[in-house]
Amino acid sequence: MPLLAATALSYHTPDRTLLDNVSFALHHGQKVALVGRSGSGKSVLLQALADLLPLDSAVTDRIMLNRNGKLTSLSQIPPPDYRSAVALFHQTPSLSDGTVLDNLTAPFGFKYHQNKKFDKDWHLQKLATLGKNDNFIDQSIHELSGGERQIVSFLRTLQFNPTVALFDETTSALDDETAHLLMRLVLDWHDDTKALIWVTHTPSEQQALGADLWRMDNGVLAV
Ligand SMILES: Nc1ncnc2c1ncn2[C@@H]1O[C@H](COP(=O)(O)OP(=O)(O)OP(=O)(O)O)[C@@H](O)[C@H]1O
Repeated sequence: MPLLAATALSYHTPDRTLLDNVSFALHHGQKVALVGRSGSGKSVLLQALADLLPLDSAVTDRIMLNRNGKLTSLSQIPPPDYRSAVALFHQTPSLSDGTVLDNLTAPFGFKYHQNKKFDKDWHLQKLATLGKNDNFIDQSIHELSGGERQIVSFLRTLQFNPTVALFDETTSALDDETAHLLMRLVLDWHDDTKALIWVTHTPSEQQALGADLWRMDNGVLAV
């Protein structure tokens, strides 16, 4: 049974078809590199899977998440539960004013996470593997490079251990070394119970991730 699946998923704007009959099954442990020309609909697909498009229930019934061994349609899952299971990472993360620590702890202010405990040691250990010392956590967000901002964004979401992670060209503006460090962080999170889709224009990223290749062409997905 897949972890995340779509069956004949279509999405139209008044003048265009952006997703055309998209079907796939993403399995536990699977890693996918999603490629395709600019404008082919890769981001739209990820937004749909992350429940960020204004989809009606006829459409959200076509996206299914495996919840405790039962395939359940998106329309039947409370949005906070779905969004904590399926996380979307953007190319340009949106972070708030304040320090790295402020941003990492901010989600604990939401009702959904308020009973969870922030684990500073987990973050410091991850940061150490990325070559960042303990002072990094007290730095102002405004002092960070694009790659460092992406590190904060990854840690902020991965600390809640999503089941499916969707990466929308998250490393395209970064140098190779930073991109590979971020990939290491992702591979560290990933295991046989998780799955990921990684949108990229860089063939070497597919190899580095050991990912299957899916291709998007004009709203049509070939898996
Ligand atoms: N949320 C949205 N609502 C409506 N149309 C959108 C939305 N997001 C993107 N589009 C449009 O859908 C088409 C496909 O865009 P999309 O961003 O998915 O392409 P892409 O394959 O991710 O391209 P790139 O590789 O350049 O990022 C474009 O014409 C874009 O303008």
